Amino acid sequence: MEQTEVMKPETLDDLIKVLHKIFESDNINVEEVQNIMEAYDSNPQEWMKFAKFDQFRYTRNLVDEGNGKFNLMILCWGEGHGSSIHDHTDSHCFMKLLQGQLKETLFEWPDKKTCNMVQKSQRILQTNQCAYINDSFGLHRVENASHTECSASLHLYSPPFKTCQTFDQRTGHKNTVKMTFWSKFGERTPFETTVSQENN
Ligand SMILES: N[C@@H](CS(=O)O)C(=O)O
Ligand SMILES: [Fe+2]
Repeated sequence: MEQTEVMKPETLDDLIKVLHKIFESDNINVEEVQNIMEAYDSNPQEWMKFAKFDQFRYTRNLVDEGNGKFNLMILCWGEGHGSSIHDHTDSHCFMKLLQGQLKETLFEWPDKKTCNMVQKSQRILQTNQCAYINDSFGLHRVENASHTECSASLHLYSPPFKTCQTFDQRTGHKNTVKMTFWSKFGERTPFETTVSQENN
């Protein structure tokens, strides 16, 4: 697919509009999406309303549902917060730094026989940079290694997904986990009250 022009989104709303347009098509040009997300200059005033931090772990805050084609969310990383090693459920994953830095460590899929987890590479993502990963690249762990500054990142997943697999670095054993939103469209997600059938 040809990319006709590289345009610079002036605001987060502008970026969302452009993303909607791009994802109307069924063929996604990864480089085009990456370039456009990178071209947006992060302005905290535009995304602050979505950025909700938790004391203990990173939060996932839904910003836009992309007409069912993608999920756009802001992840908020407190000092020292990190993800487990995980996959991306056969989706495209774009990750743009809005604030601070994040350390991304790539791993091979665990060896089928030995279950060993092999680290492939590591890099520090800087503010405004946009990284890309899918399952063919392997697995990753993302961490805010800073003990003094928090980080925020804008993630686009296409198609959207609700579960992923996490991996134990020592044993290579995997678990399927549900992925939840701390907030949606700027509103704190209500706690799930699981009412058992038997009790009612
Ligand atoms: N893929 C992770 C965040 S990251 O560590 O890339 C998530 O959506 O929660
Ligand atoms: Fe990830």
